[in-house]
Amino acid sequence: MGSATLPPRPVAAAAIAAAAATACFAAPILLGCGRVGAALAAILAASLTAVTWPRFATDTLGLHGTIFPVPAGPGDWPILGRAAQFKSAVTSRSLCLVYAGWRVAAGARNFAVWTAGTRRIWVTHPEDVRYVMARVNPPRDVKLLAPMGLVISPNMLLLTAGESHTRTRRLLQGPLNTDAVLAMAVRVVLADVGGATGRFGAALAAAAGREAAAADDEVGSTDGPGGGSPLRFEDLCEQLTLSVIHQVLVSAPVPDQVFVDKIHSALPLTMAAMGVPAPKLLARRAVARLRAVGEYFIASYTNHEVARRAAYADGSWNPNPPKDVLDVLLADIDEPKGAYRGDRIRSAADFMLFLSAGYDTTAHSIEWGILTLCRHPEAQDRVLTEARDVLGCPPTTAAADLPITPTTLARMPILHAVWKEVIRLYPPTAGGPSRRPVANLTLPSDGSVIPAGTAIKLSQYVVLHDEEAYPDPYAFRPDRWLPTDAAGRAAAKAAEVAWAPFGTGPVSCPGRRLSELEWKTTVVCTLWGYRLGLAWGEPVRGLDLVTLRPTPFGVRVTRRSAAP
Ligand code: HEM
Repeated sequence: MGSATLPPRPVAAAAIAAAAATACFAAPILLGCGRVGAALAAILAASLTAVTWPRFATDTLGLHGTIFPVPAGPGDWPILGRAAQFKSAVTSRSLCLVYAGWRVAAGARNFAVWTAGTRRIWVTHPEDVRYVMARVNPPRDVKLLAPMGLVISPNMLLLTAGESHTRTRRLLQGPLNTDAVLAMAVRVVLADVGGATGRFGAALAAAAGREAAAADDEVGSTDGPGGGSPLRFEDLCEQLTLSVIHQVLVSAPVPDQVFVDKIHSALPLTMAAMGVPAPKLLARRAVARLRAVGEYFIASYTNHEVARRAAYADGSWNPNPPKDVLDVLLADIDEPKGAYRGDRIRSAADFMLFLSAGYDTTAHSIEWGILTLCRHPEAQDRVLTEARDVLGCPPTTAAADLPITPTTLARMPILHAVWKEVIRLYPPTAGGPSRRPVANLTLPSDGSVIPAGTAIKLSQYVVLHDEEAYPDPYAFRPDRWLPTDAAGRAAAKAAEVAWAPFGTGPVSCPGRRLSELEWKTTVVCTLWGYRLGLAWGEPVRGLDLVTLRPTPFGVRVTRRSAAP
């Protein structure tokens, strides 16, 4: 995509359209009023309209859903076809697939799309995506992200640009990634998934019990073709990841169901407040409800702060070294020259941001992992064999007692390859980060220029299915990450360059390690005791709104025999 291929500015489009309109009316006069003249005039008008109308409609009238270059779509109408395409993508919640289709139709790796009156450049060339993400500027697209801040403060530090972001990032990235915090996160998952008393572990055991009972029962169960009563993972995964991030933040379990419900409501409300596709009128109500959620979280944060300070005072808690993110925030608030400069509202805002960014994405990545393993029993066997080798425990060991730590997990390359491949196939932030350059931006792949101020989308989904970087891109092939020869190593290198589902550079995801460890611990603990299989068959589709999640699926859970 060169700068010359971008749609013209509105003034130019209006001029073209005006010229086209004049030509349409003038042609019959110039060509005479005979039948041949009329036919020629019609052809001229039609071709001019075909050329100019899509640009005029989008640039000047701001009609939505027309994209340039115009790909084939349902219906040949330049506007209605695109609008229909966009509407069906929104209602089927599969926007990422449509963007992938548009990319193919556009015949370019980078292309422009008009949505909701905004021209957005979709950058999906792996080299360009990495280049844009790695720069301090362009900053994030504030217009798109502002509603997130409405929850508590319009100025969530980690979502802003500039010096305040850098300071906050320096402050918070560390505590999220200390050995102590990561080891604690692994222990929380072990207790929940591996332990019989954990919610996740109890659900697995109960589902396996139902499966066994159904197998013994000649009549069998009517709940699913495989018998038993299939297990649904979405709530289990969300509760698990929410409890991990809550522990990491304040060393306490999630207080109650009200808290869980509130956090669940925050993301859909944010979407509604963004006004995509809800009109502004509806968004106002969403904003009010979002603020109410924010007040609830400020109160929750304040309660934790009061309790922690009381624990400091009576000596029951020593903040040195800091044991969670709250310790770091409080130390900073007490230090007049700290990163927050004593602003409690802002620290509550980041508390809320960590909560919302830190559970949903990881929960869906675990769900996609379970689904993929159900589809590929051979991958279950490989992961389990590797885990048994590395952990060196007899198969009779209870999952909760396994010596799973960040160090032992790091010695499992097959598990790592499966994790990477699942995240590649189903990137939780499928739409990808957005940016708005402060100056003209030259893309490295072909030297094309994106003008300052243009909204840019860096589509994770599209780039992670790029055919050049990932041959056979829709297939689950963990071995692409486990090269055995020189050709494989070269391919793995290209795959690695394109793999940035957590972003890269100064605003990349600080929770990547945490999320990876949660995923791996959950998978090893689950496979240690159970075999997994799909109960209701396919298709399971992706739902793409804010995060990419699978449509509901049921899993048959069968207890493994203790024999190796
Ligand atoms: C599979 C799980 C996850 C994925 C795919 C993911 C992905 C991302 C992406 C793509 C970004 C934006 C990067 C950019 O704008 O260039 C981001 C930012 C962020 N993520 Fe994650 N994330 C995940 C889990 C987590 C977890 C567990 C936490 C909490 C500890 C977290 C906290 C954050 C925060 C605070 C930011 C903003 C960073 C900043 O502004 O400097 N994420 N994440």
